[in-house]
Amino acid sequence: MQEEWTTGIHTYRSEIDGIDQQMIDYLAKRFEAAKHIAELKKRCEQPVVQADRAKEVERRYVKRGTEHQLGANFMSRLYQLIHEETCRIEAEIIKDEVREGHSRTVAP
Ligand SMILES: C=C(O[C@@H]1C=C(C(=O)O)C=C[C@H]1O)C(=O)O
Repeated sequence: MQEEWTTGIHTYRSEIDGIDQQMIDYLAKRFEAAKHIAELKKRCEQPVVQADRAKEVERRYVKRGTEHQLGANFMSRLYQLIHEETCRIEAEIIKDEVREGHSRTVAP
């Protein structure tokens, strides 16, 4: 029994660790894409938060989650958390705050 536990837990935890790494890498990629969108919004004077688009993406999260038996409430909250952080990152870029070694160009 002890051997079954040791082998089993190691196998599944390794699987979880690998999946977590991939999720974080993908999340970082998503934020990178949003940074490009922020630059575009800045140049084109568009607002950070685009409610219609956010609603559409949230619906997609819930739909995709449902296909994998994941709770709708969980999927909504997951997207809302990601959306909030995405908007925070975008807002920083649009405000042109200190980033990547560049100093602020607009007085606070
Ligand atoms: C990334 C964007 O900016 C915001 C963030 C979104 C997201 O993280 O899914 C969706 C809409 C916007 O509120 C966008 O406009 O596409």
